[in-house]
Amino acid sequence: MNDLIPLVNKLQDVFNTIGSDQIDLPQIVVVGSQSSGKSSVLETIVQKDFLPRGNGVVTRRPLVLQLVNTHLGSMPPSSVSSDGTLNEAPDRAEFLHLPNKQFFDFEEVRKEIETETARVAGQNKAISRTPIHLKIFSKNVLNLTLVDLPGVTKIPVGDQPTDIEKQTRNLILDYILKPNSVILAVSPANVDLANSDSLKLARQVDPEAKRTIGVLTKLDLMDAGTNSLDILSGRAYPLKLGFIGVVNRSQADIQINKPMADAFKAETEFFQNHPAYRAIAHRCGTNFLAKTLNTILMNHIRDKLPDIKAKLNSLIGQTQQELTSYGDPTFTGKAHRGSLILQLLTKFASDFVAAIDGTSADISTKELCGGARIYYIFNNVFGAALDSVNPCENLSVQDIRTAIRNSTGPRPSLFVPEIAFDLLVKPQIKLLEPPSLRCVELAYEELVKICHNCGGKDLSRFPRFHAKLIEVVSDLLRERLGPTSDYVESLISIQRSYINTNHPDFIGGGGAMSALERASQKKKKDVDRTRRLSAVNMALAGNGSDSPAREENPEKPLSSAMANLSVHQAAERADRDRERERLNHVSQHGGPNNVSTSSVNGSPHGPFLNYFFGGPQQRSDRPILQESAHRSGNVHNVAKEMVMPKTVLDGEPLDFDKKLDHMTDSEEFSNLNEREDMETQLIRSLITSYFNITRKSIQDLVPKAVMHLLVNYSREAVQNRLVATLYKEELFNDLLQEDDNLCAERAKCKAMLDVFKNAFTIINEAM
Ligand SMILES: Nc1nc2c(ncn2[C@@H]2O[C@H](COP(=O)(O)OP(=O)(O)OP(=O)(O)O)[C@@H](O)[C@H]2O)c(=O)[nH]1
Repeated sequence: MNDLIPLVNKLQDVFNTIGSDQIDLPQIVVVGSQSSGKSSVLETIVQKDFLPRGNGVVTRRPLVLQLVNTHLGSMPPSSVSSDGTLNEAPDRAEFLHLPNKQFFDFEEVRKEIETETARVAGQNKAISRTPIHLKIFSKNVLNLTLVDLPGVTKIPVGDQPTDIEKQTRNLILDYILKPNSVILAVSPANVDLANSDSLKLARQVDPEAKRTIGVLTKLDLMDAGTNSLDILSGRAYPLKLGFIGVVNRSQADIQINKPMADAFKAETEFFQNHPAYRAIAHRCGTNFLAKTLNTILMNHIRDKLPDIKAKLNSLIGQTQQELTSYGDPTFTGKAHRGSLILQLLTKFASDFVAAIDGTSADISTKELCGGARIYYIFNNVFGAALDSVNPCENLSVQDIRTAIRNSTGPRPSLFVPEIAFDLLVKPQIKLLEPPSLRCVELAYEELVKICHNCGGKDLSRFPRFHAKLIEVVSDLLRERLGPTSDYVESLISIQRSYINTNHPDFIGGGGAMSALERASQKKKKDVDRTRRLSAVNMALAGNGSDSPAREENPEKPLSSAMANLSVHQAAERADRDRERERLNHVSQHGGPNNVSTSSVNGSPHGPFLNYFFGGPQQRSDRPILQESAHRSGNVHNVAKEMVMPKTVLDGEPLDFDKKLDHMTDSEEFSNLNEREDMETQLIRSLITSYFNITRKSIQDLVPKAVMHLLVNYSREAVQNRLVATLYKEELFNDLLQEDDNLCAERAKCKAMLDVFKNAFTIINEAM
């Protein structure tokens, strides 16, 4: 059973080689306030002067101290000579940071601790968390593993930061929080136990006091007539592992270099002769403390070993898995290079295809990825961008009027000319081009993104190969970007090259007219209602100029006159609308010279469209228009308005120079006459209708083109392109260069796995 402590020491050594603290090994951690006597306790246990001494803060780095008993029986067979005599080895010390050096002079050990402390924590009083590992081999020690920690300080001195107390406490807590640590709480007997920092800290992490052992130092310094019997017998402060009293060398003893053996003797005599402690002398002193600690540590290790074994087992599994994820280095042998390249390349290509198709094994449930993002671009991004285009964007009334006027050339405008519609709608269709080209770009960018995520962890081993694969696929995609964009551009040009007014979904002249008619009918109804209302109002108010109501409200005649005026205008407009309706009816259902347009061009919109745009039947319409117009004065005016400028109709004298100056005068345009207003509205609704048809087909065609020319093309070509570009013997070496960091990680992982396996074997053999 005494082998358990060397076993833990062995494990500690094994773990130290890789700096791993994944296994919480059983150890005794010495905790106490500054100058409470921690170092003195350790020195008495070791029976050597080897720790730095001085005023104030001395222990500034954790010291992990492994004590190895070299007494016969615990020594390896090599210590016994062939004639059976013991080759008694002298006591010695070894530091982990000086693996090839053995110390036989313990004064040297003290100096080395001081040098090593200063090297890491600086010359002044700062502390460091990095431990110093020291191993002491002696026939006078029991196997023990102890950690000496900096004492709890209250007031910063020297270079110490203002939060030194917090830093020290945190460092101590890091060690004693581990459930496998036994806490050796050192408190000086000449200070009230209620103020003991070590017991306060221990209670914080071990509230049931199961793994805390109390040590009372400086019992010899207590005031005369007082003693700590209550504490030592467990009555004052109950700890499961109890309290042990010790008497170390005083400062004066140290100064006169009092030998350890003498100090040991003096301590024994102190307890045996002390009236209060005489009865418990056998349970006091450093010797008893060392034995107790040895037993406690062994029991503790025995209890914790099964857990440690289980933990090691799972660590071996995890590390093995991690090592596999770095790839098997043996597979990179020369004979396998080709097949490895092919395997990785195929994996990359199939990842690319799977990401597009949405068949990847590791599909995300958190965000859209791969092909789904392309669908989102088509459906949501591109769809929304097209929908946001206003069919009459940048198309002012002036533009429409100018187009109509320009398209009639020097002739007076007879009908709304088709050429003006053509002229106006083409630039509007061009508005669909930027979102369509952006859609191609977005799909391209998405494919580039997809290819960056292909290949998985296997390829992370070979960063050059990975970069090359991405480069080849990116080149392929870039090659396809040009033709796809060109095609999409030509789709827009195709739409602009021929304005198909015979499209079955096109509203046409007839549809546009009907819409205007309906609007006009509604307006007329509103006007009639207003007229009736005002007549009723007038009747109610009376007509006499001396009406009292009129006197009461002087504004009324004006508003009434305005109402009458607008009613009159509305009535006139309504009359004209009715006459136009009648003319339409005549032209559609036969008049003396009617020729059915549907029979001429087969379009249901024919008659109306041709009525405005001029068409095969425009000549046959004209006599009807003129004949009908003669029947009514109003209609006569309307008909005249449709073929002549209003100023001529009104008979105003024309100032040619002025007119020429104001050829594009906005005021003139903004004061549209009724016919111009109607023409403008008509053109607008025709543009909107035609634009919507084109938009629909572009919305349908662009994604198809992108899929065919970019996505599906690259999806199908990727594997061949990769093989053709990269499967070349002369490239293998370069492509299979492993990442340096990864090599280092793998080596570290491998070392860790070896350590865990080694530790597992050590425990297996001991149990
Ligand atoms: N008389 C007497 N003096 C003691 C006893 N224990 C420690 N001392 C003295 O108390 C002083 C501090 O002891 P250390 O062992 O250095 O205390 P420490 O807790 O290790 O101090 P730091 O490492 O600086 O935190 C030294 O001068 C010791 O000689 C004791 O039991 N009796």
